[in-house]
Amino acid sequence: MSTSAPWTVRGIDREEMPQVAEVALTSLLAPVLPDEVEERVFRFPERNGYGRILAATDEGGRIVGTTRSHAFDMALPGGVRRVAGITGVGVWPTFRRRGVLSALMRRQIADLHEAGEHYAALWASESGIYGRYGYGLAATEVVAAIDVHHAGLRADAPRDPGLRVELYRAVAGRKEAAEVFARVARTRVGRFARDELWWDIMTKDEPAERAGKGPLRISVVHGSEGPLGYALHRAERRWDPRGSASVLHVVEAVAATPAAHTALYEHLFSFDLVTRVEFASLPQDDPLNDLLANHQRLESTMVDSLWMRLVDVPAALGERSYAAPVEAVLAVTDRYAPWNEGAWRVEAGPEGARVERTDAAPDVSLDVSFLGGALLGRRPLLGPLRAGLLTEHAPGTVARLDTALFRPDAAFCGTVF
Ligand SMILES: CC(=O)SCCNC(=O)CCNC(=O)[C@H](O)C(C)(C)COP(=O)(O)OP(=O)(O)OC[C@H]1O[C@@H](n2cnc3c(N)ncnc32)[C@H](O)[C@@H]1OP(=O)(O)O
Repeated sequence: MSTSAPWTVRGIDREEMPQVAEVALTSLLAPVLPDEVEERVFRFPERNGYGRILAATDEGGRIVGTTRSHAFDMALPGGVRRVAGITGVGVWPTFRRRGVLSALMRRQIADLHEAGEHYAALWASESGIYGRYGYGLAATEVVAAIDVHHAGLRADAPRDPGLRVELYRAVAGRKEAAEVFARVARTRVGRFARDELWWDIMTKDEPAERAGKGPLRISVVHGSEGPLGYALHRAERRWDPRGSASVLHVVEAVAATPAAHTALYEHLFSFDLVTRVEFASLPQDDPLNDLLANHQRLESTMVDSLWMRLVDVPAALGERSYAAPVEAVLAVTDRYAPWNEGAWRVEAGPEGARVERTDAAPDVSLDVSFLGGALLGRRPLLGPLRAGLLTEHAPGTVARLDTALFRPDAAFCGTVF
């Protein structure tokens, strides 16, 4: 049984950062020591300040657990919003399962609420951890691979002879990539805006990071008025007795127009000596699914991506967009954020939403984590309803909520943070 009693959770200062990093990197089984990657340890706090980092200490003052958060501008249904990107969660291995994480999570959510934040998001290392803290799995994305001999695109794929693809070292194509990304990220729910520091991380290419693969390159699709697409990739040279069996590893492929998608994919499938192309992450509804002549050949594995948490239920539901009108009273339980608990009347539709406290009888009773899961519009409440995890008092309410919350485009983050 876990208890938060013996732990103090507090902010840190700069001098403590190496200890905090020691806990985070050790618990996450990082292949490095903090002093070997000093620049990496300090890069975010030096920019953001130390205020978004928390440490849990034992009675003797030793740091035994930690977490921190980014301040992202993330596309959500309804527009780009400030979202706390929770990361660096770790508990020293000899202190696990004694309530350290629970103490950290309780303090972190209270801090975020006090700071006026409405949402938190994270990538979970294991799916059994964060539901109890009010997070719900809100998005899945796809890890994919294809044998290039089966990677031909449809004859009627949109092809624009005015587009040109150029291949650069990662540093050289970075500006063009950032330009395309900024255009696309604003409207793809789940994407967060990248500043220069994020582009440093995305384009970092030290030999130690290559893990047997080649240097990082960027292919850019140029249109007459500027870049329209790019892919970040590394080649892995392999030979077998019958010849080359090299693999192109695509870190990300982003395009702003249909013809740019075609140009980008045909380019990625055209490298001599490459027999297989692997994509680290694609949106569930990536155009590649429709562009491939033989799409069954795409080997796809669905993986969990963003877990979302409503820090402030009325504010988050009130500023969301809705696809259809809905009225419902939701009785929310929230063990870690008591200000969210109770009954909320939601009156929402394409024109806007109003969310108010009410004494009315609830139509649906549910844990706040299910609202987090439903937030991005692709994980219907019907799932937990059928599983018996939430209660529908007024039949049909969950179906109406799901219709109103639905987003036709799949949420996609694509960047593990
Ligand atoms: C956003 C990110 O940064 S994801 C990275 C998360 N970090 C890691 O995976 C690193 C390795 N693991 C760890 O450091 C720790 O084991 C943590 C952070 C996952 C958990 O920390 P702990 O201090 O052991 O958790 P704590 O004791 O507070 O557990 C609280 C509850 O969560 C449960 N729990 C903790 N870890 C897990 C897990 N990995 N899987 C399932 N349940 C878990 C506990 O059983 C407990 O359940 P209860 O409330 O029903 O009693």
